[in-house]
Amino acid sequence: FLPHHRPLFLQNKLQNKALFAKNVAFSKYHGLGNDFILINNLESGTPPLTPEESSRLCDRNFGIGADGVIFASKSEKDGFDLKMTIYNSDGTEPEMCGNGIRTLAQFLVDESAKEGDMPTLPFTYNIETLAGPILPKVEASREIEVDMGYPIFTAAEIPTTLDANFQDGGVVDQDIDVNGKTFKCSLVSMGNPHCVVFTSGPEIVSDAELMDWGSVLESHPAFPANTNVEFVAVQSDTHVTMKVYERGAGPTLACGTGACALVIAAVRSGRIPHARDGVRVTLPGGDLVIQWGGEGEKVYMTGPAVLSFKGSVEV
Ligand SMILES: N[C@@H](CCC[C@H](N)C(=O)O)C(=O)O
Repeated sequence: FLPHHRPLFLQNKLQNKALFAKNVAFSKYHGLGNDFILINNLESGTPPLTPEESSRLCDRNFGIGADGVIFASKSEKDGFDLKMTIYNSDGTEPEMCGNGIRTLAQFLVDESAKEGDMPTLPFTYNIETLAGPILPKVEASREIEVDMGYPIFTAAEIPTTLDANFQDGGVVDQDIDVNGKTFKCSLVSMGNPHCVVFTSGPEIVSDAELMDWGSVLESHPAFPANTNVEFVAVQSDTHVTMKVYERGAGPTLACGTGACALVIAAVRSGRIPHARDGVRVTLPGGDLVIQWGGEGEKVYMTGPAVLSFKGSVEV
């Protein structure tokens, strides 16, 4: 017998493959092209896939392809509807994901509708995350407004080893030198860390610069937990453009927590007067609106979440 004439179970054994693979149902959603594999795990508090298995599913050549995998899991804590667990495409676990939580909310509405139990819209979920409670509200228009909680500024909590240079212990326009180039970095945590770099004019960085500079800053020693990196050009008092290099995922088409962080950084550094009426953020995949009333206030993010396709996969 040639190997391909052998019974399948023998071939699997010879290739050292598991004979009893897990079959997992999934739905693929995106928020402005920031795409996620969503898995219904509401019966359990523990994700059914390991970070390594999740990372393999995210591979765009050998898997489904995505920027991350999100599990809708059971929360063990009082007051929450559910818990979100997310793995980046490299298998690392971030504290939060803005586009991801919008796709999760839309997924929950769609799963309920499938069971004939569609919630009356607008409907708000109270979701446990590693960044605390996050509340996405699905509107009848299908836009989703998310209460993203309070931004964090203190250097120790970002976390960063850069010296604080702002009155509240934060870091605003602080220099980081990389290969002879100086970046002025403003740091904001939305539960996950963001390093915001403003360009001097309305032009945004090229894709090659995003790759070169983003990857170096992401894992710069100033950031012990690594960081997401946003390059931002201010267009007007109410409109900014950005490109993002995400921690654990590289360049993506959008980043919701990043959009919140950069609007806050733009206000704190005096580049825009305020964001209390909302600021439009143009990301490579489309627009988000970010609203922040100023120090001591919560941040709100509004944008879409769209189903791409559904299926099941053997892991
Ligand atoms: N794309 C996300 C952020 C996902 C997590 C991030 N890569 C991290 O490691 O912090 C968003 O929309 O916020």
